[in-house]
Amino acid sequence: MPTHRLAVRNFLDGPALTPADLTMVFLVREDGDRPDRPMPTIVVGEIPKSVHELAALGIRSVKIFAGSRLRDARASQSVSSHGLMMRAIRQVKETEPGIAVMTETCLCSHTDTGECFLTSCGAPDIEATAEVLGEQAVAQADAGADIVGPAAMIPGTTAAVRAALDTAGHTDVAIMPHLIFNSALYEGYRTTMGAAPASGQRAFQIAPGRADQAVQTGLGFVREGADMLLLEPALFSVDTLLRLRKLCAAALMPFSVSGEYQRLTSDGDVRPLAEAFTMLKRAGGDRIITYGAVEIARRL
Ligand SMILES: NCc1[nH]cc(CCC(=O)O)c1CC(=O)O
Ligand SMILES: [Zn+2]
Repeated sequence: MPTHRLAVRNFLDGPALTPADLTMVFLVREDGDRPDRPMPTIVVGEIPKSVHELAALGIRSVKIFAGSRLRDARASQSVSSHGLMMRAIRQVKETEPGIAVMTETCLCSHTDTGECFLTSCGAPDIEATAEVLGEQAVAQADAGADIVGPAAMIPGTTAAVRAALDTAGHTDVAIMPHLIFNSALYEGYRTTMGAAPASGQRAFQIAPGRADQAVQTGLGFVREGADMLLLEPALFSVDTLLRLRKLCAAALMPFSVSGEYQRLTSDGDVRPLAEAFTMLKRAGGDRIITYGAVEIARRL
């Protein structure tokens, strides 16, 4: 069948990437904190302008990461209604209530260790961690979050977050846990957010060679009550995406992480990133979460 004529190629091309496929990432920093970091950051006061722009471009969601200046062993700031995350959520929602606000629900930007969990006697305290994550999710939902994102990779934490949200009356807030492979691509993020683990590793993340464990962990999150799954790094988890697509009905959201953004845009050209996301859409990714959402949407 001759399909190389330009009109036929254009006719058959697609489905193309659209701004609605993309979720913009905000790494929020406090006013007065230094802006010179590996990854772009934003202060709360800049959120309205940015949200107006992305909404005008057709982007319909943002994923927010925000830490605390004050770090302690209890991650106490992570549950404060005055915390940076809560202020950022409220600012997005006040600007554009129709934008879906996703959060990261984790402790690594709030603990003095940079670990995603609380520690007791030198070991992860799973029970205490699950409780704080539940409280954090409720605080985020109280501030207006639509989709919370448990990211510690600890079994049971998605169920704990669901239970805490329901008890607080937030039965309509969705949960999108992070399904995370161990990766060297998180350095830019960790340096930017001050969230490098003191232990030097994230023991609950999946080793890259463990294909079945990745799929089973994702299915376990769904059984715990996940409505959607975030997969990271996006380009290094496509096999897992394809397998989960056949095994569960949850929406699957590749997260293109800091190292992917840095490397694929190092020459200032966002087209390679857009190509990668076209592939992720082709592969069945429901939406794509990316630091490049606004830059790509401007070009589409
Ligand atoms: N707390 C988990 C988490 N939340 C965001 C990232 C990385 C995101 C990125 O690199 O853009 C990670 C991974 C990690 O720190 O191990
Ligand atoms: Zn974490």
